[in-house]
Amino acid sequence: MKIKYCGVKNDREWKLVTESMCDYVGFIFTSKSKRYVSPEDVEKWAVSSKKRVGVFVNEQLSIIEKVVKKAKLDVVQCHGEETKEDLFRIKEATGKEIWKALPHDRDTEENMILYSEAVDGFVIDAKVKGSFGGTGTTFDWSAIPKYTNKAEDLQKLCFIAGGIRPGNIEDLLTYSPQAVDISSGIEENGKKTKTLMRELERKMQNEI
Ligand SMILES: O=C(O)c1ccccc1NCC(=O)[C@H](O)[C@H](O)COP(=O)(O)O
Repeated sequence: MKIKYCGVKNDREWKLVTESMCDYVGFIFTSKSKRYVSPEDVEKWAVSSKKRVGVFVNEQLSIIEKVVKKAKLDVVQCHGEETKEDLFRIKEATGKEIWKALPHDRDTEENMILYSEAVDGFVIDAKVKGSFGGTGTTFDWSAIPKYTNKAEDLQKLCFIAGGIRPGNIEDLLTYSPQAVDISSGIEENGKKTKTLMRELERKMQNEI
């Protein structure tokens, strides 16, 4: 199972994730987020074995292009209302892997099909009015198998996101997600902690 830790904001958190079991590290490039980080900071953290994911919300293509280069990103995660055509343009301009975040809703599977030509993966997140992501809210996990099956049919990666934390990871694992994306659940008072990462990883290792 792949792990993404998202919303790294400073040197201390960067060090923690590099010492963790995660495969991907996410950086939030929308200034509306409390987890916003500048591309200049991310550029400083370039050396590691972790894949680097930039999270954008309805961002201009020219800005995405600049940030991808500066922050040395491997993946562009679009977490807003981007269209399939927007994603094609981002792919063509950056040459990077593209992931589309989709809220868990009645039409999520249809949207997976719609976006599938343009993307390499999906992040299925909880739908929270007035927020795009990083809310710490879970959705009805009984829907996970249908998302995983659909992603497998489409030969895409499928991350499950939204409110995953040490207290519920064992329950989540019973739904056999391919990959998990975690932000608030490894934070205490808005700061990533080593204790929560280790607790989560210990529980995941017992199950893997
Ligand atoms: O994390 C944010 O602040 C954020 C803000 C705006 C758009 C996306 C954002 N996060 C994207 C992620 O990939 C999070 O890891 C995902 O939403 C899960 O977050 P959480 O429920 O806090 O674990």
